[in-house]
Amino acid sequence: MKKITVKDILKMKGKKKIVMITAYDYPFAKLVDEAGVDIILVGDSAGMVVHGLPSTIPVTMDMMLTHVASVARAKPRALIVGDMPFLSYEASIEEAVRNAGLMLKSGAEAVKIEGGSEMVDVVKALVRAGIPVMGHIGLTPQRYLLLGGYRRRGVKEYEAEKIIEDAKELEKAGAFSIVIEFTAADIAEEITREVSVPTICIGSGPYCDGQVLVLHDLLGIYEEIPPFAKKYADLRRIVIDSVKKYAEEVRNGVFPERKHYFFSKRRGAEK
Ligand SMILES: Nc1nc(=O)c2c([nH]1)NC[C@@H]1CN(c3ccc(C(=O)N[C@@H](CCC(=O)O)C(=O)O)cc3)CN21
Ligand SMILES: CC(C)C(=O)C(=O)O
Ligand SMILES: [Mg+2]
Repeated sequence: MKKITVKDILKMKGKKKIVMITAYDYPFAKLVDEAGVDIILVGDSAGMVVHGLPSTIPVTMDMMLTHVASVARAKPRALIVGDMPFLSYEASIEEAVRNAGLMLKSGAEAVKIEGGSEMVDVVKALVRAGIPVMGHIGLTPQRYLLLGGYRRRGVKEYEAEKIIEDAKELEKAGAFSIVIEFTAADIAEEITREVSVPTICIGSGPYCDGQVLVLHDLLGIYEEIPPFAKKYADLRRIVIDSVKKYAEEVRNGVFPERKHYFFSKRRGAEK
């Protein structure tokens, strides 16, 4: 099937729901692509769900580039979006362009940056450099210290106004889509109605052009999942049970079985 491009995602608005999911490595990129998702987000959530870090703040460009390259080797049909980690795009426009460029060189086909109106200059510079940009507003986890935690957004009027303004500014700056995280559903709906680019929501209700979830939450690998995540499987159980079975079979001599080993010529190299 034909590779999904930024243009294809733009065309899906109002026609077909966009399915985005995170993946951080080659095998899972293969699997989620085979399942038919539209966008693979190589999220900085990797820091938490793969590296065991307490937040996304310590995630580095080097970590992200390794994950992006690993996902890209799966050659997915889905669009690959690289999540720009904290401090890779805020200090200066020059740094933002250089770091976003490195994402593309590692195999990303677009980048995502957190922030609204304050990021307009950065978005414009990236687009000018030929780098497609996905915005990310509402709850922006890289600013949880400033926001006072992973709290719901857009309940109070001034906050709702700011988030709507952020979306409009990002659209104007050239973002090709916007993630809206943990924001009141009616505000996400209004944004979806008022901007021409697709909105992709997480914890912000059903009235968006698409949805995104963290793969390890959905599969039941990560323990502390956000209230808005849905667990579609219990992979923790499957992994624990499988490894327990293996350990048991090693300990009681059931594994390895005859088909798992061979002999030398002394024994006539019997199969
Ligand atoms: N595994 C994982 N999944 C995610 O969706 C995710 C991450 N990690 N890391 C980055 C951010 C952080 N996210 C989170 C994490 C926790 C809550 C949370 O538990 N919030 C409060 C609710 C507070 C309120 O209602 O205002 C809670 O106590 O449930 C929300 C979003 C979403 N993102
Ligand atoms: C939850 C999504 C939007 C994200 O930014 C991530 O996985 O890092
Ligand atoms: Mg992220």
